Amino acid sequence: MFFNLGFLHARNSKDPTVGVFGNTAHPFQTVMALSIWRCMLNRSAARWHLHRSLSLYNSSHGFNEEEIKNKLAPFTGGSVTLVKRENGIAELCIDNPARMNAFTGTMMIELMERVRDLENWQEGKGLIVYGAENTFCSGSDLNAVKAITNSQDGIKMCMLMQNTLTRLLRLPLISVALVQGKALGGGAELCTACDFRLMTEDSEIRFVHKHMGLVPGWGGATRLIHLIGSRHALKLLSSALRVHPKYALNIGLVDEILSCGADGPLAEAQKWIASYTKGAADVNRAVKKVIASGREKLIEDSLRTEKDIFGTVWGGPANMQALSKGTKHN
Ligand SMILES: CCC(=O)SCCNC(=O)CCNC(=O)[C@H](O)C(C)(C)COP(=O)(O)OP(=O)(O)OC[C@H]1O[C@@H](n2cnc3c(N)ncnc32)[C@H](O)[C@@H]1OP(=O)(O)O
Repeated sequence: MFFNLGFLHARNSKDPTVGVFGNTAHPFQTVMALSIWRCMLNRSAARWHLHRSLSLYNSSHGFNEEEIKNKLAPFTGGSVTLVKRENGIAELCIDNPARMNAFTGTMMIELMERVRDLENWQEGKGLIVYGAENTFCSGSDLNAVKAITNSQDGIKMCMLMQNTLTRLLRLPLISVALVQGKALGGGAELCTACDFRLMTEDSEIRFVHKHMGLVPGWGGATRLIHLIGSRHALKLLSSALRVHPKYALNIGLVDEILSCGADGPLAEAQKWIASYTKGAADVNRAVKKVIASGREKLIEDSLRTEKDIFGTVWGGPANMQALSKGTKHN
């Protein structure tokens, strides 16, 4: 019988019509098999859809990842390091202090690899992105920029960075950019690829692209409009304004100004993120997933994805524990 699937067969049976309930297929058994099969199909379709939607550009858009990686690889220096803590919070460090943490070619490739690593970190709940030696990031390495000035290569680099930063923002982790010192050009774009931004008192975010004869290309303009609206975004891009913490807070670009505690800004950021990442990893990840899908998709698509994600936590361990404890929220 077609619906009497292999996974329901009695272990020793060689007859495909023999199910776990007896020797021949019963209508109830068929309905059960069908419903389990449908459920499995729906779940794997949802997983496939979620995975496929991670990257923006692939070969169907004329994007060849290996080709642009080969172009970027000769521009070396600096690194992007990742530390995954036992509390489920990871720290991603943009580390090239000799060039104010500018992104060399190899750092762009490393960032992509670190983001892929984080996509597979099942215990993860949160992420802090920061720059080495008390400054955030001065954008792309101008040495690399000068060497790849033709627009085709520029567009390929832009596709790679958009893929990476889109995947960063879509991670099932609550992410926060800790902006100390300067976030300039691509550095300003990077900080918009996190869910939240924290600034220290002496820091600034500045979209300097116009002064470079450019516009953002790493997805920063699109994300900025979503964050602060097109009116404020236009002001920031057209004037290359230095955005200081108070102004950033006023226009909703940042979430908090960190007062520098004795333990330093990274420890402050850890404390800040801890209040949003309490509890089981799977529930935290589901919370982030519903928000990530909701902020990008049309409402009907988003509602369907929300339903799929809901299905992953409903009746799960954290849900059952809360029900059995009779949890109250007063
Ligand atoms: C996606 C599009 C983009 O991101 S385009 C790139 C946008 N970024 C820029 O144009 C930043 C240019 N740099 C600056 O404005 C200044 O260097 C800033 C970051 C304000 C720091 O100034 P200041 O504190 O006076 O230090 P400094 O100029 O002496 O810099 C220290 C060393 O770092 C270097 N540096 C800095 N930024 C970059 C960069 N983006 N690419 C390559 N190198 C960079 C400086 O050249 C300087 O190096 P050196 O000590 O002179 O060898």
